[in-house]
Amino acid sequence: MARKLGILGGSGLYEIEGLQGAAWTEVETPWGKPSDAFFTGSLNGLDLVFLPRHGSGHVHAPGDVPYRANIDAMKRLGVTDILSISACGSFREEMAPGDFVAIDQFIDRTVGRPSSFFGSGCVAHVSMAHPTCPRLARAAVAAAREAGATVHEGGTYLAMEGPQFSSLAESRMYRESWGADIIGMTNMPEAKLAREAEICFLTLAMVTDYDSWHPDHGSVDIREILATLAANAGHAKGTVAAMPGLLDHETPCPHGCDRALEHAIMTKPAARDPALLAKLSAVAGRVLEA
Ligand SMILES: CSC[C@H]1O[C@H](OP(=O)(O)O)[C@H](O)[C@@H]1O
Ligand SMILES: Nc1ncnc2[nH]cnc12
Repeated sequence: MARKLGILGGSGLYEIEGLQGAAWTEVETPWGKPSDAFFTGSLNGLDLVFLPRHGSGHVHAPGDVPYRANIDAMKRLGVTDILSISACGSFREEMAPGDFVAIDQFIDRTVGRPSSFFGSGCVAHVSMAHPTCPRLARAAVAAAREAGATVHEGGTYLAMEGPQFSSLAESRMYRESWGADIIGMTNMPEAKLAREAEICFLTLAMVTDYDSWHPDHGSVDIREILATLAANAGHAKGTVAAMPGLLDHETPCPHGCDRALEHAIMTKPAARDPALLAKLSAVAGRVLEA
C-alpha cells in the first residue's frame, strides 16, 4: 500500500509549496472542526496532506488546538505517516538554535487537554514506550540533512501546558533532574492520538532558543523564536521536499505503529457504547469492525 504523508506545521510553518494537484479540503469529524482546511496534493509521486496546527493566522493556542479532530481527519484522508514540524526550546548546549532534533521520547506535562479517542464505553490502552516511528525518523533525518540542516538523532521532548514559557526553576528541573532535551507545547497529546489512530508519527523539532536555563543567553523571547524560525524556514520546506525520495513504502510498518490497537481494547463487544463506537469509526474501524 502506498503511504500518504501528513505534515503538521507548527509555529512559523503555515503553508508548503510545490504540491501538484493542490487543493484545500475541509474535513468534518465527530471530534469537532480541525485547526484549518487541509492542503492536499502530491509531491514527486508522494501523496501529501498539510495542516497548520495553529490555523492560518495562528489562531489556536497550544492548549486549544483541536488535536483529536486533526488526527481523526488525517486518518479519514488516508494518512499513514505524520511528520510534525515544531518550534522548540533546547536544554542542551549542542542542540543549538537552528538545529533539528528527531524526537524519540516524550514527557507529558500537559493538563486538561483531551488526550484519548477512547473512554467510558470503549476503553483502550496502547503502548507509548516507543512513541515515534524509527522508519519515519530515518527518512526525516535524511531529508533534513539533504535540505542542509544540522540534525540530532534522538531526544526527549517535554510537552508543557503553556502558553506562558517556563520559569527558570522549571527550566533547570526539566534539564538537570528530568533529563529532557527539548521543550514545546504541542506534541502531546498529538503523539498519543496518532498512536491510537495507528498512524506512524515523528516530531522533527526545530530548535529556536535555549529556553531560560543558559547562562550566556537571556530568557526565551518570542522575537528570538520568530527570527530563528524565519532563518530556518528554508530547511523546513527543503525537508518536506526531500521526503518523497526517502520515505520507504514498506507495509505493514516494521515497528507496529499501524497495528497499535491490535490487543488494546479492553471493553467487551456487548458492553461497548454504540455512540462512542460511531465516533471511533475512522481511527479504530480496522479493529472494531473486523
Ligand atoms: C512561537 S513560540 C511557542 C509556540 O511554538 C511552538 O509551537 P509548535 O509546536 O506548533 O511549533 C510551541 O509548542 C508553542 O506552541
Ligand atoms: N522555550 C520554549 N518553551 C516552550 N515552547 C517553545 N517553543 C519554542 N521555544 C519554546
